[in-house]
Amino acid sequence: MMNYSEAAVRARGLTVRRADRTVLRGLDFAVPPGRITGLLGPSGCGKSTLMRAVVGTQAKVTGTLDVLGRPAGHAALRARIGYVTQAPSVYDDLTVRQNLDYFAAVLDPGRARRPARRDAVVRAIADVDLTPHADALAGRLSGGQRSRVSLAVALLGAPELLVLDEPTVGLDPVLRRDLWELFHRIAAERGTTILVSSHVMDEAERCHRLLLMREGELLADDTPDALRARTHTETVEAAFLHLVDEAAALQGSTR
Ligand SMILES: Nc1ncnc2c1ncn2[C@@H]1O[C@H](COP(=O)(O)OP(=O)(O)OP(=O)(O)O)[C@@H](O)[C@H]1O
Repeated sequence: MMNYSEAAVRARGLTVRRADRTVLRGLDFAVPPGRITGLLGPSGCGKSTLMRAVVGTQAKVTGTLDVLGRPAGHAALRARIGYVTQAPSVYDDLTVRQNLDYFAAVLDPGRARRPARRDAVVRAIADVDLTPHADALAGRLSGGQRSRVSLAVALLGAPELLVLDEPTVGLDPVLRRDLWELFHRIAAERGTTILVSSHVMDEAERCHRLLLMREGELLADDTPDALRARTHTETVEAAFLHLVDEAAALQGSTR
């Protein structure tokens, strides 16, 4: 088990209520630094809610949730976390560069910061391989390219933790593969911690570590290899189904 002080994110008894329902139920997990942790589970299991709790935008959070050594939501964490929601937050009537210029000015305002902002924008556009499209209107880009603009915005402040909510949804296999390669590059070259959600189980194989969720509960917090070995299965998808059956059997026997 990981040392508490080493974890980029550490949850103990994390519980979230939305409206009148408990949507996360007493989760305990740790996200290791500089690695890619996949948050996987079916639609509606609570992945977005967990991510919102980590970035500090979710109400009615109880239990302990520490992020980069501070309680989630702490003001000092804002500049240290990049968050990409499911809906790309991109202005269609601005070019890629103008979008990035705008967000850079919000993040790092002031005339004196202009040269630093310009460098940060050029770097973020290059990071996501959009340099040839820097002057294209965002509204004219493909779905995959628009997702990469959102990712570039999140990379602007060189965050230590990147939280990506289903970044590959709706993308074709080639674009999905390219994005995953980019995530690995960011983690390996910069030591950035990445927490990325997906409901596509084959993406689990691309993660260093996995949090498998179902109906607001955590089924597993492990590496893909350990999960497969423990459940005697060939794929993470089969391991997930095995754990679902196991949990159902346990519930049946305690009734
Ligand atoms: N604004 C809200 N008010 C009340 N309940 C909500 C609200 N938003 C989501 N929920 C409920 O919380 C639960 C978890 O939703 P969440 O969006 O976190 O799941 P998810 O795993 O991210 O799903 P998806 O993969 O479809 O995005 C769901 O049962 C959902 O119906």
